[in-house]
Amino acid sequence: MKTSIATVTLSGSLTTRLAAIAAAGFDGIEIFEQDFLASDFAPAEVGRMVRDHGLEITLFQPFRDFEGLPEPHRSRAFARAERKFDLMNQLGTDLILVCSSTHPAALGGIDRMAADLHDLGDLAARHGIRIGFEALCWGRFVNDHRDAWEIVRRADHAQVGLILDSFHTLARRIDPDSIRAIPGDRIFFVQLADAPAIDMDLLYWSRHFRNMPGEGDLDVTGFMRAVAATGYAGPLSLEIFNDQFRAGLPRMVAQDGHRSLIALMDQVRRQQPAIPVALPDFPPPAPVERVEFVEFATSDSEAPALESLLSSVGFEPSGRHVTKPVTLWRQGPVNVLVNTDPTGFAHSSYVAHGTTVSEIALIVPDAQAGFARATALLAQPHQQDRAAGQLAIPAIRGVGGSVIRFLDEGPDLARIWKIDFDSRDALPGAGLTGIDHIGQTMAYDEMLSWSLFYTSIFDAEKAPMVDVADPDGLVRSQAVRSGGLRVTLNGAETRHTLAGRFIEDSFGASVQHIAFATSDLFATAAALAGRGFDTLRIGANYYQDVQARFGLDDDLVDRMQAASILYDEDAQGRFFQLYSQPRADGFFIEIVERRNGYSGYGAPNAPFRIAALKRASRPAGMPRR
Ligand SMILES: O=C(O)c1ccc(O)c(O)c1
Ligand SMILES: [Mg+2]
Repeated sequence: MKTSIATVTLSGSLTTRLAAIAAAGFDGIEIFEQDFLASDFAPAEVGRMVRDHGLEITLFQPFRDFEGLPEPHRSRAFARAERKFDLMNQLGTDLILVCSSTHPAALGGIDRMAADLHDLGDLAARHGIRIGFEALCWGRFVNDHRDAWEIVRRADHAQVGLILDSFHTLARRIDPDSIRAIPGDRIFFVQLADAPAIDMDLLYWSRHFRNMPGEGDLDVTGFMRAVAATGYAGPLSLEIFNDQFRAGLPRMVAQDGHRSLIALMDQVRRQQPAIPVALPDFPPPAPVERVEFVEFATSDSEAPALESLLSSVGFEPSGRHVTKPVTLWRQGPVNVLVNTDPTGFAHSSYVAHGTTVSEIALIVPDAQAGFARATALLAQPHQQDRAAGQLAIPAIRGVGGSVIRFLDEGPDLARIWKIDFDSRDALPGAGLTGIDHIGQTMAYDEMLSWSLFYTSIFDAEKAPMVDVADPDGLVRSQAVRSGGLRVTLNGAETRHTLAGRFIEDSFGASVQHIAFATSDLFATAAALAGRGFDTLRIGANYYQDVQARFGLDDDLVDRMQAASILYDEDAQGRFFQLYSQPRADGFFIEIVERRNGYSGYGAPNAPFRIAALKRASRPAGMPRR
């Protein structure tokens, strides 16, 4: 698989972009003409810089408003093209993208346009250049790849071929299977982009909202299945116009891009095994079975506050790590580790973030396979020193530098609690039955990246993104679920929101809340009351509204209000949730009960819950300690 990315996708100087693209593992770049014009390098120098990075220039683009013009515009367009062919010779690239015309003087006419491309092919041949014709979905007369292909076919010139761009095809809801009728050797180049499903002007949507395959809602996989079926074997190139990426960290955006292409082509080969895909073999995505433990990194001085929170939720100290200062807290099947090691990874997490969730351990069907897939998808492996006889648990780095461990029910890894820990069986505590979801708070700019991380590594689905109103700004929330793992990614755009303040206080993205599951929240709430659990109080206004909205009976509403339990329902079932007061650093605990397959996260309650959390937390501007 030959991969490429357009310079427009990234931010920074040309040199910065090239370094980021090379570091991410791409084979080539599309040079967007504006990016070249804005640089101070001579064309030959740019060509040399690209090749010095081990890259090639796969495409020069765009050449606009060419086909179907009357004179004198037509001659001007040919003269302009010849100047660009000279430039391309100096850059060292032989393919130019001609995008369909939006020129006000353009006449259209399929044979006129085909004849223009044929003549351009003659001119290009003299310069050793090939022409690729692309239908912009807002083109005046050509806005559909099927029409662009018909023009290329009629141009009937060896130097003239078709360029496909998934955005233009999918944005117009053109059936991608129509690509299967095009000969693969007549497709000169393929550009890929996804986009969120938003109903808006096509040009504006394309220029600002494209994102990496898998990050949006378009069927880029269906598009690529069709392209692969034609036998096309040229570059797969990301052409992503996105305001966030253009202001983002080029290395991170480039790495996400490469990850998205690997994930995309892996999906294509699994869905269409008869058609070969040039990608090294690695294991298929698997669903997570459950979260086996979460580990907090803290210090001797901060551990007591954390442990009293755990104890108030029903956990009991149930064992110790055999060599490290790590305490195991248990209740029912739920395990939480508290690590006060003054050295090593946990300590660096603590130093970086304060008391924080430093590790999440997942049970997957096959830990080694999960790890192999994650690293094939460019996850960073995490290695740690361990004493002789202790288990080597494969691990990768996740959100905010935290660690995700892969465990399975195999003979070795299942014995973690016997070999690495001196542990006792759990007591029932307050009746918690598992970890329902983990809320990770991050800057809004990081959300697409981490949702791609989870959805590409695991067999996972994302829910539609929801906007949550914080009293001081907007927070977006994206839930991702893989089997028994649910994470909610909360992205803050301003530092005034509860999420934004948490990012500031914890120095970057990390877990802001853990939601435990119970099968009877009312019984759990009663058990917690006896343990000094500091419930987040919800006001009477909320209960009047919830009763009116759902027509709940008085007794249920009274019991909910007495325990500060929030309520939601969907087409399947009912949902009850309860929150703790926030810690000084903004971390909090949630406990939920899902009845009959309710699948959401109580999003309609989020504004009230956030307002209550904010009232309960320190005023803005006050120091943390
Ligand atoms: O937004 C544009 O004008 C534009 C230009 C070139 C492309 O390849 C494209 O897909 C869009
Ligand atoms: Mg394009």
